Formats: sequence, C-alpha cells, structure tokens
Amino acid sequence: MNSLLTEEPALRVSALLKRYGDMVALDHFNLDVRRGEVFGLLGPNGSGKSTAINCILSLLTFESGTVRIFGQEMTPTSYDLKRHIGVVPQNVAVFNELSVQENIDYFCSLYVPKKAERNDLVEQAIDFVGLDDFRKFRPGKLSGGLLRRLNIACGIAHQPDLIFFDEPTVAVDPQSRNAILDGIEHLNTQGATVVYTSHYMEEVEQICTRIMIMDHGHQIALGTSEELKGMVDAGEQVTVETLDLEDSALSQIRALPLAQSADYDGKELVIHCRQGEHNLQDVLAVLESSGTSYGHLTSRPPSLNDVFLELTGKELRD
Ligand SMILES: Nc1ncnc2c1ncn2[C@@H]1O[C@H](COP(=O)(O)OP(=O)(O)OP(=O)(O)O)[C@@H](O)[C@H]1O
Repeated sequence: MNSLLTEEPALRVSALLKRYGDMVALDHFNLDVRRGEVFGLLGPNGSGKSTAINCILSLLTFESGTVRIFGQEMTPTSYDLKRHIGVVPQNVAVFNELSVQENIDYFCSLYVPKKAERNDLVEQAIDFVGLDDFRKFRPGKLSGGLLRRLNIACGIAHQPDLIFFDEPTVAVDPQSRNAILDGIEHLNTQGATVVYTSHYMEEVEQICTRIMIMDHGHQIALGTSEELKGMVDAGEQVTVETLDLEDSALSQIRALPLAQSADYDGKELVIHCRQGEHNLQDVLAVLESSGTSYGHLTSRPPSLNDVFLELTGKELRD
C-alpha cells in the first residue's frame, strides 16, 4: 500500500470527541504513535483507553475528530488499511468449536483470502506463539496462558504493521507472560509498530519506548519512562525497620529538606524523598543522634507507579 511509504506517523488521532449519552468519554483526545514504536497507553479504570482503541479501529462511532493510520483516514470501510492492522483484545475472542489451527486460519482468512498464502502465515503464527504441540486442541482444553497465546496468534497471523495489544498478560503464568513480552519485542524488531495497554507498570517500563498517561478521556502526560519520572517531584523511597522511633526524631526527619513525607506505623518508617541527590546520610544522622535503633534499611528509586499516582491521584491497579 503506497500510503505506508508516507512520512505520517503510524497512528495519528486528532481531537477525538466521544460521548456516551451526556458523558464525555474522550475529550478531544490526541495521540501520535511513531513508526517502529512500542507505545504504552496507561490510564486508571474508566479513563477511556478501550473507548479510544475502539474508536481508532472504527468499532465505535464518535462525535468528531479524525483517525489516520499510515497517512490514511480510518473509516469502517477502510478494508485495505485493516489488512495492515492487528488487534489482540483484552478478552480472549476465539471459537470454541474450532481447533487452535482452525481458529488462527479463520482470523487470518479475514485479511488473506488465498488458502495457499495463508497456510504459511498460519504455520508462522503457530510457531511464533509456541503452540505447535496444541494445534489440534480446542480452546477449552488450553490453560489460561496458552489461550492468551492463541488470542495473540489470531491477532497477528496476517502479519500486520500496526498491532494493538489490550492487556494481553492479564491472569497468565509468569512463563507465558515472559513469552508474550518477548514475542511483542520480536514483532517490533521485525518492523511492527505496537500500541500496548496494561495495568502492569513493570511491563510497560520494560517494553515501551514512549508512554502516555491518560485520564478523564484525555492525555495527562507523555514521554519515555525517564521523562515521565522527571515530570513529578517523586524521588527515592527510603524504608527503615525500627521499633523505637520517638515523635521528636520523626519530626526531625519530616523537617529534612529531602523529605516529601515520612510515615511511621510503630514498625516501619517510610520516607518519600524529593527528586535530587541521594541523601541517606541525613536520615541516618537523625537516627544516630536520637539514639534510634534500626534493622533493615532500603532505598528504591522512583517508579512509574509513583508518577502515575502523583499525576492521576489513583493507583493503576484495581
Ligand atoms: N457502552 C457504554 N455506555 C456508557 N458508558 C460507557 C460505555 N463504555 C464505557 N463507558 C464509560 O466511559 C468511560 C471510559 O470507559 P473505558 O472502558 O473506555 O475506560 P478504560 O480506560 O478502558 O477502563 P478499563 O481499564 O476499566 O478497561 C467510563 O466512565 C465508562 O464507564
């Protein structure tokens, strides 16, 4: 398709407005995904991620705005364009009466009508998700992890250039989870652009080149994981095991310039630090001078979860 050669990003969403009755689900939502990216879309429950993806795919109508994919406007009848798009939905969507191989073949046939051409693609997809030993199985006989892998094979068998993964690792075992993440990275190195939504921050940090945090139907922040961490004042989190921290020592710690907050529950002191230099010495100095005895002391750098919490006021997970 000639349009794939244009300079436009893989996906450009401009000022998308979507209402459900009086409720605004997408509020002039904008999104650019560059070619070759693994782009992470993060948002708390109800922030509009699924609505955005369904509007992008023309599965939902919207009030106004545009969706362009590889430089072409996406509409419900953009069949040419749809051949270049793959979708791995949040809920496993396969046919129980078809085998693994037949399911993959069916989904591939929606885009690749020629059986001979398809056979090779189906084989590659089976190989890619490691379901060779299960090709004759019905989905009902597969474990949760294998079922997710089948769902992925059905979404990618036609070798799309832009792939949407909507929470592909929910409720899978660690082995399948790693296989799925490796698979997404592999698809990306083969040239596919990926849009990825997940509730798991570590996954997003691991595989996404850029991340958008959305809430209330629009963008809250956009950047690499490091850039996002630079947008908030969250620094390291210091945790100290101590049973005898006096109120006066806690007050001194709270008064330290590095301390954003300090909480003590009688067993553990947790200090959220501001961004900047590591400054454990100041905490240790207060503990020493106040005669506080302590055990385990740990410090961890700010996480994407801290950023998310500060920007949206919500935890990502349910
Ligand atoms: N069919 C619908 N009718 C009415 N309201 C809806 C409908 N679908 C979604 N909504 C509402 O639109 C808002 C955005 O929902 P959406 O499902 O897009 O969010 P989400 O970010 O995908 O959430 P989750 O992480 O839970 O999947 C929510 O307030 C939701 O309740």
